Amino acid sequence: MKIQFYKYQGTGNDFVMIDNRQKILFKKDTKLIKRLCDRKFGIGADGLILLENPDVKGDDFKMVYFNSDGNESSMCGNGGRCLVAFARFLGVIENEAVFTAIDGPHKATVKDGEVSLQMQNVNEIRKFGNVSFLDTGSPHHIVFTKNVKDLKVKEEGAAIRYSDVYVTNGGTNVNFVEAQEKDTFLVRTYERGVEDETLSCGTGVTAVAIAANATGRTTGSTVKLIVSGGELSVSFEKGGDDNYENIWLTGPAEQVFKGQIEC
Ligand SMILES: N[C@@H](CCC[C@H](N)C(=O)O)C(=O)O
Repeated sequence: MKIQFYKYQGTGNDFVMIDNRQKILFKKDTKLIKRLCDRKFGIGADGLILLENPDVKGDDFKMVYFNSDGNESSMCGNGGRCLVAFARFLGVIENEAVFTAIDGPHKATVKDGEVSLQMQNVNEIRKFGNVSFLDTGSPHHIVFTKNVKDLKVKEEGAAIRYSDVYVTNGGTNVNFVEAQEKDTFLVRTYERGVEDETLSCGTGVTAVAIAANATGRTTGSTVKLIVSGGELSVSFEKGGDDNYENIWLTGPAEQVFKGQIEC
């Protein structure tokens, strides 16, 4: 059987997209999804996303996300932004979307090639000196440090992700962060489920922006994040202590190619 696929990228975080409204792909086929994401034996991507018919009345579509290891995982911010661009390409939406992902409902808007995605509210941030931990739809361990450009992110990220604190708790993504000019941070991320550094992570930079604000490293409510694959911005409203709402992740999302693959 041949499957029609589309390849998208958002600041270098890349995804295979499949229009699964006709249920052409069986969700639990971990081996197949892993092969489709393989950069040598398949299409190559950090993850695979299915656009499905909505379960929720009023939604435009449903998002189902898998990491490149073939397993369904928690929310993917860049993937969500790319899926909105894909939904627009398919004619499912125009410039606004409402959809549900594993972490709940999301709104999104498209303007001038940029997709803005509303993320879930954050109500808890754990802070320990230069380290923070929070969940923005996916779990993120954040280390504020220096010389981020020279770090061995794969090795250092894996050491934290597989440490006793996380290994029995489902793991975590790990972000290494360095303050730049005002309200701007350089971020490199090790992603769980890819088990490597990716060029960008949307839930990761969202977590970084909020942690930077919550720990007094920025006072801005719009934060610029420089990642290896480009730039993203995160805006939010601060409620009470460690409560952040109306969180929006914004950046580019584009289709890079399409094709058919034998499955
Ligand atoms: N690249 C993503 C994060 C995807 C999920 C992550 N790998 C996990 O399993 O927690 C993003 O843009 O948010």
